[in-house]
Amino acid sequence: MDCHTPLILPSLLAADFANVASEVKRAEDAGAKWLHLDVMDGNFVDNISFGPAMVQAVRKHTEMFLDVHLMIHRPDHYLDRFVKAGANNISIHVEAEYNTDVETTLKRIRSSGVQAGLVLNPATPFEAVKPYLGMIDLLLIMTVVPGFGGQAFMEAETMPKLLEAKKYRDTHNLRYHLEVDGGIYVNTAPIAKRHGANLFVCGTSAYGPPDMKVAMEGLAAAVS
Ligand SMILES: O=C(CO)[C@H](O)[C@H](O)COP(=O)(O)O
Repeated sequence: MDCHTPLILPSLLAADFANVASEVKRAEDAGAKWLHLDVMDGNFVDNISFGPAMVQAVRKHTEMFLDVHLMIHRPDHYLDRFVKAGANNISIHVEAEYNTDVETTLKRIRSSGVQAGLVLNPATPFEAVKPYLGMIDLLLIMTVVPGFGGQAFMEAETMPKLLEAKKYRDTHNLRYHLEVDGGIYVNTAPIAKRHGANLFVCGTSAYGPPDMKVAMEGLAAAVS
Protein backbone atom coordinates (compact mmCIF):
# COMPACT_ATOMS: atom_id res chain seq x y z
CA MET A 1 0.00 0.00 0.00
CA ASP A 2 1.40 3.42 -0.95
CA CYS A 3 1.57 6.50 1.23
CA HIS A 4 -1.38 8.17 -0.50
CA THR A 5 -3.96 5.45 0.17
CA PRO A 6 -6.23 6.41 3.08
CA LEU A 7 -6.80 3.76 5.73
CA ILE A 8 -8.72 3.67 9.02
CA LEU A 9 -6.95 1.77 11.81
CA PRO A 10 -9.03 0.83 14.85
CA SER A 11 -7.06 1.20 18.07
CA LEU A 12 -7.30 -1.82 20.35
CA LEU A 13 -6.91 0.47 23.36
CA ALA A 14 -10.59 1.37 22.98
CA ALA A 15 -11.73 -2.28 22.77
CA ASP A 16 -13.18 -4.44 25.55
CA PHE A 17 -10.06 -6.09 27.06
CA ALA A 18 -12.21 -8.84 28.56
CA ASN A 19 -13.15 -10.00 25.04
CA VAL A 20 -10.06 -9.38 22.96
CA ALA A 21 -10.56 -12.18 20.42
CA SER A 22 -14.08 -11.04 19.59
CA GLU A 23 -13.00 -7.38 19.54
CA VAL A 24 -10.30 -8.24 16.98
CA LYS A 25 -12.88 -10.07 14.91
CA ARG A 26 -15.27 -7.12 15.22
CA ALA A 27 -12.60 -4.86 13.71
CA GLU A 28 -11.92 -7.34 10.91
CA ASP A 29 -15.64 -7.76 10.15
CA ALA A 30 -15.96 -3.97 10.08
CA GLY A 31 -13.41 -3.87 7.25
CA ALA A 32 -10.16 -3.06 9.08
CA LYS A 33 -6.96 -4.12 7.28
CA TRP A 34 -4.55 -2.73 9.88
CA LEU A 35 -5.02 -2.84 13.66
CA HIS A 36 -3.23 -0.33 15.92
CA LEU A 37 -1.85 -1.62 19.24
CA ASP A 38 -0.73 0.87 21.90
CA VAL A 39 1.97 -0.40 24.24
CA MET A 40 2.36 1.80 27.35
CA ASP A 41 4.91 1.23 30.08
CA GLY A 42 3.57 3.50 32.85
CA ASN A 43 6.81 5.45 32.59
CA PHE A 44 7.16 7.03 29.16
CA VAL A 45 3.43 7.77 29.44
CA ASP A 46 1.22 7.92 32.51
CA ASN A 47 -0.67 4.72 31.75
CA ILE A 48 -0.05 0.97 31.47
CA SER A 49 -1.74 -0.99 28.70
CA PHE A 50 -0.21 -4.29 27.53
CA GLY A 51 2.98 -5.85 26.20
CA PRO A 52 4.22 -8.49 23.75
CA ALA A 53 1.92 -11.18 25.18
CA MET A 54 -1.11 -9.22 23.96
CA VAL A 55 0.42 -8.75 20.50
CA GLN A 56 1.06 -12.50 20.34
CA ALA A 57 -2.49 -13.30 21.48
CA VAL A 58 -3.97 -10.95 18.87
CA ARG A 59 -1.73 -12.42 16.16
CA LYS A 60 -3.26 -15.85 16.79
CA HIS A 61 -6.69 -14.50 15.89
CA THR A 62 -6.01 -12.40 12.81
CA GLU A 63 -4.05 -11.90 9.61
CA MET A 64 -4.52 -8.13 9.87
CA PHE A 65 -1.41 -5.95 9.67
CA LEU A 66 -0.43 -5.25 13.28
CA ASP A 67 0.78 -1.68 13.76
CA VAL A 68 2.49 -1.62 17.15
CA HIS A 69 3.09 1.77 18.77
CA LEU A 70 5.64 1.57 21.58
CA MET A 71 5.05 4.30 24.15
CA ILE A 72 7.91 3.01 26.24
CA HIS A 73 11.41 3.93 27.30
CA ARG A 74 14.15 1.56 26.08
CA PRO A 75 12.24 0.29 23.01
CA ASP A 76 15.48 -1.27 21.79
CA HIS A 77 15.48 -3.55 24.85
CA TYR A 78 12.01 -4.94 24.07
CA LEU A 79 12.18 -4.92 20.29
CA ASP A 80 12.89 -8.60 19.64
CA ARG A 81 9.93 -9.66 21.79
CA PHE A 82 7.51 -7.57 19.72
CA VAL A 83 8.98 -8.91 16.48
CA LYS A 84 8.59 -12.47 17.74
CA ALA A 85 5.03 -11.73 18.88
CA GLY A 86 4.02 -10.96 15.28
CA ALA A 87 4.16 -7.18 14.82
CA ASN A 88 4.20 -5.98 11.19
CA ASN A 89 5.19 -2.41 11.98
CA ILE A 90 6.92 -1.21 15.12
CA SER A 91 6.88 2.50 15.86
CA ILE A 92 9.22 4.05 18.41
CA HIS A 93 9.22 7.54 19.90
CA VAL A 94 11.97 9.98 19.08
CA GLU A 95 11.62 11.25 22.69
CA ALA A 96 12.21 7.83 24.33
CA GLU A 97 15.40 6.79 26.16
CA TYR A 98 17.52 4.18 24.41
CA ASN A 99 20.27 1.81 25.42
CA THR A 100 21.72 2.51 21.97
CA ASP A 101 20.14 5.21 19.77
CA VAL A 102 17.20 5.93 17.48
CA GLU A 103 19.05 5.19 14.25
CA THR A 104 20.40 1.82 15.40
CA THR A 105 16.96 0.84 16.68
CA LEU A 106 15.22 1.77 13.41
CA LYS A 107 17.79 -0.24 11.47
CA ARG A 108 17.30 -3.20 13.79
CA ILE A 109 13.53 -3.08 13.27
CA ARG A 110 13.90 -3.19 9.50
CA SER A 111 16.56 -5.87 9.54
CA SER A 112 14.11 -8.01 11.57
CA GLY A 113 11.81 -7.97 8.54
CA VAL A 114 9.34 -5.58 10.13
CA GLN A 115 8.39 -2.06 9.00
CA ALA A 116 9.80 0.80 11.04
CA GLY A 117 7.84 3.78 12.33
CA LEU A 118 8.91 6.90 14.17
CA VAL A 119 6.60 8.91 16.44
CA LEU A 120 6.64 12.45 17.74
CA ASN A 121 4.59 14.01 20.48
CA PRO A 122 2.61 17.24 19.96
CA ALA A 123 5.31 19.34 21.67
CA THR A 124 8.20 17.87 19.66
CA PRO A 125 9.27 19.86 16.58
CA PHE A 126 9.54 18.25 13.14
CA GLU A 127 13.29 19.00 13.20
CA ALA A 128 13.74 16.21 15.79
CA VAL A 129 12.81 13.46 13.31
CA LYS A 130 14.49 14.87 10.19
CA PRO A 131 17.74 12.88 10.52
CA TYR A 132 15.76 9.60 10.42
CA LEU A 133 13.24 10.16 7.65
CA GLY A 134 15.19 8.17 5.08
CA MET A 135 15.06 5.06 7.27
CA ILE A 136 11.36 4.80 8.14
CA ASP A 137 8.17 3.41 6.60
CA LEU A 138 5.81 5.48 8.72
CA LEU A 139 5.84 8.78 10.61
CA LEU A 140 3.24 9.00 13.35
CA ILE A 141 2.33 12.52 14.38
CA MET A 142 0.50 12.31 17.71
CA THR A 143 -2.53 14.58 17.67
CA VAL A 144 -2.99 14.29 21.45
CA VAL A 145 -0.51 13.92 24.31
CA PRO A 146 -0.21 10.11 24.34
CA GLY A 147 -1.42 7.91 27.16
CA PHE A 148 -5.20 7.91 27.02
CA GLY A 149 -8.01 7.55 24.52
CA GLY A 150 -10.89 10.00 24.31
CA GLN A 151 -8.86 13.24 24.22
CA ALA A 152 -9.47 16.25 21.97
CA PHE A 153 -7.64 16.60 18.62
CA MET A 154 -4.85 19.22 18.95
CA GLU A 155 -5.26 20.85 15.57
CA ALA A 156 -3.27 24.06 16.05
CA GLU A 157 -0.29 22.30 17.64
CA THR A 158 0.00 19.43 15.16
CA MET A 159 -1.37 20.25 11.71
CA PRO A 160 1.41 22.66 10.66
CA LYS A 161 3.92 19.92 11.57
CA LEU A 162 2.01 17.32 9.56
CA LEU A 163 2.04 19.59 6.51
CA GLU A 164 5.78 20.15 6.98
CA ALA A 165 6.34 16.38 7.11
CA LYS A 166 4.31 15.90 3.91
CA LYS A 167 6.15 18.67 2.04
CA TYR A 168 9.53 17.32 3.18
CA ARG A 169 8.58 13.80 2.04
CA ASP A 170 7.39 14.97 -1.36
CA THR A 171 10.37 17.23 -2.06
CA HIS A 172 12.88 14.56 -0.97
CA ASN A 173 11.25 11.75 -2.88
CA LEU A 174 10.55 9.71 0.28
CA ARG A 175 7.63 7.37 0.80
CA TYR A 176 6.79 7.17 4.51
CA HIS A 177 3.14 6.95 5.49
CA LEU A 178 1.82 9.86 7.54
CA GLU A 179 -0.24 8.58 10.46
CA VAL A 180 -2.31 10.55 12.97
CA ASP A 181 -3.50 9.28 16.33
CA GLY A 182 -5.71 10.91 18.92
CA GLY A 183 -9.11 12.56 18.67
CA ILE A 184 -9.74 11.30 15.12
CA TYR A 185 -13.45 11.46 14.24
CA VAL A 186 -15.46 12.14 11.06
CA ASN A 187 -14.98 15.87 11.58
CA THR A 188 -11.23 15.85 12.40
CA ALA A 189 -10.00 13.11 10.03
CA PRO A 190 -10.61 15.29 6.91
CA ILE A 191 -8.54 18.09 8.49
CA ALA A 192 -5.65 15.67 8.98
CA LYS A 193 -6.12 14.36 5.46
CA ARG A 194 -5.90 17.88 4.02
CA HIS A 195 -2.56 18.29 5.82
CA GLY A 196 -1.16 15.05 4.39
CA ALA A 197 -2.22 12.12 6.60
CA ASN A 198 -3.14 8.78 5.01
CA LEU A 199 -3.32 6.55 8.11
CA PHE A 200 -5.98 7.43 10.68
CA VAL A 201 -5.90 5.73 14.08
CA CYS A 202 -9.39 5.65 15.54
CA GLY A 203 -10.04 4.49 19.09
CA THR A 204 -13.28 5.88 20.47
CA SER A 205 -14.69 6.72 17.03
CA ALA A 206 -14.26 3.13 15.76
CA TYR A 207 -14.82 0.94 18.84
CA GLY A 208 -17.23 3.29 20.64
CA PRO A 209 -20.38 3.11 18.47
CA PRO A 210 -22.47 -0.08 18.73
CA ASP A 211 -22.14 -0.77 14.98
CA MET A 212 -18.42 -0.71 14.24
CA LYS A 213 -18.93 -1.39 10.53
CA VAL A 214 -21.11 1.71 10.14
CA ALA A 215 -18.59 3.73 12.15
CA MET A 216 -15.65 2.52 10.01
CA GLU A 217 -17.55 3.20 6.79
CA GLY A 218 -18.35 6.72 7.96
CA LEU A 219 -14.71 7.37 8.85
CA ALA A 220 -13.51 5.93 5.52
CA ALA A 221 -15.99 8.08 3.61
CA ALA A 222 -14.74 11.16 5.47
CA VAL A 223 -11.19 10.64 4.15
CA SER A 224 -11.95 9.17 0.72
O1 LIG B 1 -2.27 6.43 21.33
C1 LIG B 1 -3.36 6.53 21.78
C2 LIG B 1 -3.58 7.33 23.00
O2 LIG B 1 -2.35 7.69 23.47
C3 LIG B 1 -4.46 5.80 21.13
O3 LIG B 1 -4.22 5.27 19.86
C4 LIG B 1 -5.85 6.01 21.41
O4 LIG B 1 -6.52 4.78 21.32
C5 LIG B 1 -6.56 7.04 20.56
O5 LIG B 1 -7.82 7.11 21.08
P1 LIG B 1 -8.95 8.09 20.59
O6 LIG B 1 -9.18 7.78 19.15
O7 LIG B 1 -10.09 7.76 21.46
O8 LIG B 1 -8.42 9.50 20.78
